Amino acid sequence: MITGTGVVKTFKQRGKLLGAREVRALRGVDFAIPKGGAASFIGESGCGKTTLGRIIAGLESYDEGEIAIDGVSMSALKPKQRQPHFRKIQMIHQDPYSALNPTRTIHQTLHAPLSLRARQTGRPKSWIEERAAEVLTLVGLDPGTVLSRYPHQLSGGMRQRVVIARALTVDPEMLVADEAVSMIDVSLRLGILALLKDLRERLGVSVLFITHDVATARYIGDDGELYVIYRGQVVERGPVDTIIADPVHPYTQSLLSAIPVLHGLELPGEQPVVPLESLDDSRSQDGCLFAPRCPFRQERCTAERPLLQVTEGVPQEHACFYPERRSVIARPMSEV
Ligand SMILES: Nc1ncnc2c1ncn2[C@@H]1O[C@H](COP(=O)(O)OP(=O)(O)OP(=O)(O)O)[C@@H](O)[C@H]1O
Repeated sequence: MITGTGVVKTFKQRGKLLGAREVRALRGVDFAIPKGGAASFIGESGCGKTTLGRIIAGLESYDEGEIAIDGVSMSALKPKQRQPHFRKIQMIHQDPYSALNPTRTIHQTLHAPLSLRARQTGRPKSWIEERAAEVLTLVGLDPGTVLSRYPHQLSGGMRQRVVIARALTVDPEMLVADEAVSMIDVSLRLGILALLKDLRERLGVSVLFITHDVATARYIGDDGELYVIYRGQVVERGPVDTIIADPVHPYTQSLLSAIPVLHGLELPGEQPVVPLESLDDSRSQDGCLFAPRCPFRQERCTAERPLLQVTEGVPQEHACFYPERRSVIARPMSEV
């Protein structure tokens, strides 16, 4: 189980025109991803999804809050002591082209982490070859064909499978798939998603999807949890199918209205929606972060920040003072 409590991350950015400024990438995020479970972080570009994924995988530091892996608090450990814990979480990046060393064969790529593991666990050299063939088979590749090849001799989909095979060499507990299919040919995407789903079922590895596409989030299965992130804050959280069928937060509603199966879902507000680019995240803002773009905003929304909460009659957690507004666009699941 991987949990996060009140995770805060601020980046200092330096621009030629604007000088130094702070970007609040995460503003106190809580999450819990159970062993063998599935979760998706969804939100538009710049909302903080990748930063959160990198923090979970131990690739980025955080300023405040707590990350715990199987009940062990990471803040209490020195960086070197954290390594074996974070090794349980492997990240699959969106670009399988740059993730693999072009001068190494697939055999060499898999050999390095496997020989380290063999040394750590006192396994014989023969185990390295056996395990290399095993992880390739697990990801649907034929070891006899692939081991001697270089990355450029493989398709994008095959390269991503090799990246996943390399992640499996350390027997991870969780795979963090950051837009893992966005740079792959459309015809091969479903195969990679099916593979991640299959690994979850067969190996019990949990999968965290980072995506801006709710259809991808839904693919992980109806037991998956969806985290809708807006400007560094989780604004809605709950079972993926519940949220898709009945989104509460106006931001989730606008995100879902962009997916093809939900087209025609107009937000019935009268107030103009401000584009995200015009909002300045370096300045503090009172009230709901979505208020400047929200067609339903009321006076209270600009004065007070709603936190993630459960209210009567609403099955998912939401950070909106007026969840009843959702009834305007709620749809039965059969229509989704
Ligand atoms: N290393 C960094 N240095 C400075 N700012 C950063 C850094 N990494 C991320 N940011 C900023 O933090 C914010 C969140 O970025 P992040 O990449 O986590 O968003 P995202 O939702 O994953 O976006 P995308 O879908 O485009 O990858 C953005 O404003 C981004 O510019």
